[in-house]
Amino acid sequence: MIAYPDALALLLDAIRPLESESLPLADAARRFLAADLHSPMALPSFDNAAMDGYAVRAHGKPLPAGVSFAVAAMQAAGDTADAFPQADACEIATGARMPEGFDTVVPVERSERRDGQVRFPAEERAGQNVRRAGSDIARGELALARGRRIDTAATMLLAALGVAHVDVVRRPRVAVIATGSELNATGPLPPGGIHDSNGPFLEACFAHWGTDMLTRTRVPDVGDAFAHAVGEAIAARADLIVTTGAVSAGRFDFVPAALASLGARELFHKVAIRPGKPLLATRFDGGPIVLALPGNPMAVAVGYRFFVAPVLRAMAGLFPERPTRVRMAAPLIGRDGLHHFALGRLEHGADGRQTAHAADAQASFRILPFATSNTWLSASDAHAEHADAWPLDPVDAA
Ligand SMILES: Nc1nc2c(c(=O)[nH]1)N[C@H]1C(S)=C(S)[C@@H](COP(=O)(O)OP(=O)(O)OC[C@H]3O[C@@H](n4cnc5c(N)ncnc54)[C@H](O)[C@@H]3O)O[C@H]1N2
Ligand code: MOO
Repeated sequence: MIAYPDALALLLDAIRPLESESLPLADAARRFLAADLHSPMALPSFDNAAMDGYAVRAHGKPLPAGVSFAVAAMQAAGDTADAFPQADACEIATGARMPEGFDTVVPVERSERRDGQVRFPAEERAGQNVRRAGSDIARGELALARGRRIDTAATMLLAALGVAHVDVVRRPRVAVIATGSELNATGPLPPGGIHDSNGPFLEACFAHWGTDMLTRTRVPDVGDAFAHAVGEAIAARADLIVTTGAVSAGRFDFVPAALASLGARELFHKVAIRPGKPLLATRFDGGPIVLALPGNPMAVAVGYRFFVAPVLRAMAGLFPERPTRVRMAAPLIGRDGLHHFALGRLEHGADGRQTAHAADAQASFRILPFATSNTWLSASDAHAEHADAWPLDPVDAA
């Protein structure tokens, strides 16, 4: 049986970053930048006032308390005048361009205005309250690095830089196929039936990550519905097909044989992990990667978090995720030779250090511990005093 790091390496070796496309900024939200973006302009692009008040020429020397000036000009935000050679003081608004030669702004609250004169009762520092051109970002400076998600902060920066279109990685095309004759949608269940939770879970995961969801289908364990669904996904040029169930050792576990008969080449089947051991990874030449996850809900959760998410990262051109090393409140118990994944909570101990508590009574069919945890934990040691912690959702990973 293949070890988890080796399985992951084989899988990632089969992935290339997806092509890029140029999108209007608003449509690029939540996408990944395809290339480093260097600033096309300086921000601010001109020296401007940081306060409403009076611009004066201090020439590098403090303004003594009690000094007064004639106010001979007014500069509002958006005004275009760049020099008032006759004026010693200029009324100025926040964001307004500093007229040439003016180097200091005294806020209106620290001034006394009488007719055409302004007086500053206290001493004022030379050069204060001026926002220099390029002091946020210089022209040509790296603004956002390749692989950066266009989050709201990135959108603010790009908008300020006047970037209209961005080169982003196209979204992966994904299909989900849940197998199982026992599966039903919401509503009353027939005897022996269960609600399909893996399909909606994966659909939500892919929506949250940001994929182009081609189809989500539910197929019984008999007949050719599975082969048909795989064929449709290939025809729709899926990059990734994720299936759940029918991948272990039972009579109805038809997925490995069905994929092989469709021409998929096996990368690995069965990984030394728990839960999720029967996982199968295959690929179609010139076509999609198929990750066939075992049907138990926590095998699907682990399969998404530790196999699918690394694939999504690689497709986006991101580096592999790095977990945080944490101390366990009590040793995480696993089985020798298996890499184990567990749910838990990260809490700050009395000493201020972060400590992980594994959730009670975890089992691969139990969903409640997933819904009450705030972290994934992993360890390859059967009696782990320390573990790797991973954000519950890969979207939250650095
Ligand atoms: N003799 C063996 N039996 C089992 C083995 C084994 O190695 N030898 N492995 C166990 C492990 S570990 C897992 S995990 C499961 C995986 O089995 P399959 O991938 O074949 O999955 P199914 O049998 O189809 O389903 C397992 C379980 O999950 C429920 N399920 C399936 N799909 C969904 C869905 N969409 N939503 C909610 N729940 C689902 C299904 O009803 C079963 O209870 O096999 C063990 N057995
Ligand atoms: O994937 Mo199975 O637990 O290991 O349920």
